[in-house]
Amino acid sequence: MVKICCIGAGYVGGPTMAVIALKCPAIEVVVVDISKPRIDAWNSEQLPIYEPGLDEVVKECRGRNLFFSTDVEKHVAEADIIFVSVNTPTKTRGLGAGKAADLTYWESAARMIADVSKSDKIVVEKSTVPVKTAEAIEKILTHNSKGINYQILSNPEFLAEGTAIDDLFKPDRVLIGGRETAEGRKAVQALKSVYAHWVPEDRIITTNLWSAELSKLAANAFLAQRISSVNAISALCEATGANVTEVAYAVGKDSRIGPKFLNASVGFGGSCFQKDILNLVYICECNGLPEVANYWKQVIKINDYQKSRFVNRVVSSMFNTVSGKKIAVLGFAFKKDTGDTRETPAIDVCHGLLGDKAQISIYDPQVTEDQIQRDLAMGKFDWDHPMHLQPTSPTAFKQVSVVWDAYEATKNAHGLCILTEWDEFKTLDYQKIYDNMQKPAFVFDGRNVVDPEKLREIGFIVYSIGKPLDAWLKDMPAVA
Ligand SMILES: NC(=O)c1ccc[n+]([C@@H]2O[C@H](COP(=O)([O-])OP(=O)(O)OC[C@H]3O[C@@H](n4cnc5c(N)ncnc54)[C@H](O)[C@@H]3O)[C@@H](O)[C@H]2O)c1
Ligand SMILES: O=c1ccn([C@@H]2O[C@H](COP(=O)(O)OP(=O)(O)O[C@H]3O[C@H](CO)[C@@H](O)[C@H](O)[C@H]3O)[C@@H](O)[C@H]2O)c(=O)[nH]1
Repeated sequence: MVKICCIGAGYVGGPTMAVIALKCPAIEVVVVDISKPRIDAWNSEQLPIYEPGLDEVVKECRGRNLFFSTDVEKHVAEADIIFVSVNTPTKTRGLGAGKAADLTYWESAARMIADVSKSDKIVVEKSTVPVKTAEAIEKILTHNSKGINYQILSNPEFLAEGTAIDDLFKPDRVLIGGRETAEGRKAVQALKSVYAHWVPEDRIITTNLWSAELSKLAANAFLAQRISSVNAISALCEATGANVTEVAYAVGKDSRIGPKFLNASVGFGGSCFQKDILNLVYICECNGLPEVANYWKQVIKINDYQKSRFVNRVVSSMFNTVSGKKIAVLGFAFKKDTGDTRETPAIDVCHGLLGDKAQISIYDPQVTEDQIQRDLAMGKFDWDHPMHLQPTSPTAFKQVSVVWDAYEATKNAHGLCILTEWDEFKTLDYQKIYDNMQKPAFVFDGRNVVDPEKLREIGFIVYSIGKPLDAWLKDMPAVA
């Protein structure tokens, strides 16, 4: 029986391995992690991450051919194929701080593999890593290889949170990069045969190692660039009376452009886009390509601009101050159908409002109060370290309350910000919300979830990203 071990039981390692176990009953899959609470949660009824469809997959295979364990060394030693899916945060100190990937966790995993292995291994990069990481990993593994043969493969993951299970069941492509040697090709075939259990052959792409590593960074940069492009246009729509939804639809109808990923928003979030673009920028700079680096940097600059533009809209519309005013925030996760808050634009928006001394009441169907308080207190990039290594949060923000109901959050509020596109926000009773808010009552829709005309009929003053402005907002400066 082929044995797979995955180091890192996170958003990628957990769902990816669960699907491999489901689709390949003859393979034993063990997911290991240094975090005991995380492994305990994977072994419980309350999985550590919320992902539609995940519970069913785990329930079917856990205890059959899917196992979760903290006994990292034992399972690494026994495995034929080792996936490494650990954190690759942005460096906060030293050379490349604020841009380069911090490979501490990857390096310690590689050293441990080298220490405990007694048989040949295929080591698969599942984490997103800088180009040429495989070369460094190879050096660590082969430095004291005791005659063991290691083949390194790059197999970046393209799943998106909230749709992870669907993405894994029907991937647009699976990408496998390997060495162009006989052993390298054999290893690529071995991994290909795992995916071939359910992925059509023409969707499994094989390349050299560096193409696979770079394709992952490039794909995320292209995706994020589309959002920054439509968000840049949203600012121009507001200035001219055009409607960004109409513009995006018309633009996306061109089959060369396509309709997906053109939703204007308060900004993109999530653990990947910013981190991976910063990483790409750093690699360009290190390779003497400052013009290319600056091109991609602009994607992040527009994203930051979009978030601060939103905060400025809120403050300037509400008579240039939100001091002491109650602002309801609906949605804190970085997108719908996940409880993940890493790099969520809600953090920046809340910081902006707190900077103007607002009282904030937050409701998100999947994010706990503890998580929100930790996020607001955390330093930049600290979120991307294993939970038990993150700094413990100091005192909670007293101006922030977290409630479990949208109506409670909006009661007596002066303004309401929609920051995540949860479906339930589309069908709230906005008349009831209006009746219970202070007047004039403001809605700032950062996700284009509500129908602005219907809300205006109720009496709200409405700002929706990239939509024609309410008469009230027309004379206000876009960026105060
Ligand atoms: N989240 C996504 O949607 C996504 C998608 C594609 C790729 N990625 C990439 O995948 C990688 C993992 O991302 P994630 O979101 O799953 O992160 P995560 O923080 O959810 O999970 C990483 C896990 O690795 C564990 N870990 C760290 N060092 C370890 C070690 N030495 N031994 C054992 N366990 C260790 C941590 O405790 C943590 O549970 C990152 O490189 C990320 O960029 C993420
Ligand atoms: O038209 C759009 C699409 C997305 N977003 C925002 O962009 C962010 C990222 O969304 P999405 O890409 O759907 O989720 P992620 O889970 O971050 O997935 C991205 O990052 C992963 C990690 O690398 C990759 O594997 C995926 O392919 C890539 O889509 C979220 O804040 C979304 O709200 C928009 O604002 N407008």
